[in-house]
Amino acid sequence: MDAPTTMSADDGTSGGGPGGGNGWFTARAGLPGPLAGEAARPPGPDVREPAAAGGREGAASPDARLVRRTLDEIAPVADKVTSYFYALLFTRHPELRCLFPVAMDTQRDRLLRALLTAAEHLDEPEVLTDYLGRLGRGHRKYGTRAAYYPAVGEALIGALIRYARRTWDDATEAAWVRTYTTISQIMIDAAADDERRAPAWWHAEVVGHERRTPDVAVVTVRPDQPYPFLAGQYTTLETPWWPRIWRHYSFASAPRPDGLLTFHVKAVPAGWVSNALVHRARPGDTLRLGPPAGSMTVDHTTDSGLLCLGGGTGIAPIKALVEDVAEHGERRPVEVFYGARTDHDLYDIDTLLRLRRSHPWLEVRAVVDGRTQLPDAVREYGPWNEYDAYLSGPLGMIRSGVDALRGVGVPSDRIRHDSLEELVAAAG
Ligand SMILES: NC(=O)C1=CN([C@@H]2O[C@H](COP(=O)(O)OP(=O)(O)OC[C@H]3O[C@@H](n4cnc5c(N)ncnc54)[C@H](O)[C@@H]3O)[C@@H](O)[C@H]2O)C=CC1
Repeated sequence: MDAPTTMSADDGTSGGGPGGGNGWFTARAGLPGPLAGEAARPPGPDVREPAAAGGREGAASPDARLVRRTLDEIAPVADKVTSYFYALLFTRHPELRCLFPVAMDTQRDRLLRALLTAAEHLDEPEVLTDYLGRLGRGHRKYGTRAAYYPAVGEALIGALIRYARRTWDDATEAAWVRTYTTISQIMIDAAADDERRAPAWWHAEVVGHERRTPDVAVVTVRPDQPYPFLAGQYTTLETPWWPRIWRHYSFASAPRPDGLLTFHVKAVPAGWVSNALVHRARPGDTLRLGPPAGSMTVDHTTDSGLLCLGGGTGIAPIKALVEDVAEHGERRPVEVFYGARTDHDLYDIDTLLRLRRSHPWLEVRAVVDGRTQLPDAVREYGPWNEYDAYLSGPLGMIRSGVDALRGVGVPSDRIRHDSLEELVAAAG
């Protein structure tokens, strides 16, 4: 849903379905219900920026138009639709309640976002398959089963019928049934396929916990079985203290021979998981990890330079990318801009400077908030037209960073970052 930039969207959402209790989806349907408390951050499927609204509507299929009409009607009451959807789901199927976190706060808007995603891409099978496939695989860790999808679909349709009264008719209902059936089947198939290859989750023991600032910890874990991933990706993580609440964290290192994984965690106000990881987790504790996701990875088929902007703990995947380039023995230029609010917040600068000493192709520049902010700094250097750009950090930094990069001539298809949608929900 966002630009041609790279995004991920493993959000556990989904939306969808028809329902109505007519047995439509009995065979397959089901929007994946956001069966879990995952705050989004980084990203899942690479979602592309939607085309301009006018153009999209013009070329839309009849189903896509009907689905979009419903979405437009419910948009102003999204909160009510979401509440009603869960009320229906849990009333009719109390056995599904245990799949969700006790507190549903972070879960609440995920369904609507998934609906929008599905609607936006209904006519783009490739994007839809990629996005929903990722959702389907990502839902395995919640204990989602194919048999749950009809219940989710029925609740969804029930909620739509109630809140899209003005535009709801037989044709609309039929369009939603088809849409939901498609969506759920893609997710079910992707999950079944993934089951043959990978566990639904990994247990991981904390083996290192280092406080770098009062709020930031570097946490190292040992998964109970091999955990394949690529530098630049992220995972979801659940602590024993907040069951079924999952948060996204990027891998802070490229894959290591000893199989250990490292994360940079900043405790944010009211962030249950982040506070537990920074202030409570100790070596010996066991966490759970979901599958790796995200496509902010290095293309090793080219020798373009890498322009990397890392803000705060967003430096974690940037460091992994630098290690990845180093391990591939490439001598392509890598320019890292590391932004922080104060000198003290540059908690990983020593590591980056150490890497710079070993690798002549690497340049590292610290940008502490003051006269300029991180995105402005790239304008003072360059030219960047031969570089692939990678951004990681707070949402505002990504947004202004993308603007700054486009402004200095970096094409959109060479700018990569995790999904903005996920970043919005990342905290916690
Ligand atoms: N821990 C991880 O693995 C990862 C974390 N992230 C995200 O990175 C963020 C890190 O948060 P903090 O460390 O608190 O960062 P922060 O809020 O201290 O910001 C870091 C730097 O980013 C720049 N920045 C911030 N807001 C900006 C804006 N509106 N416009 C331009 N520049 C801006 C500034 O230079 C600032 O000093 C979180 O949102 C987190 O979700 C992203 C990827 C990986």
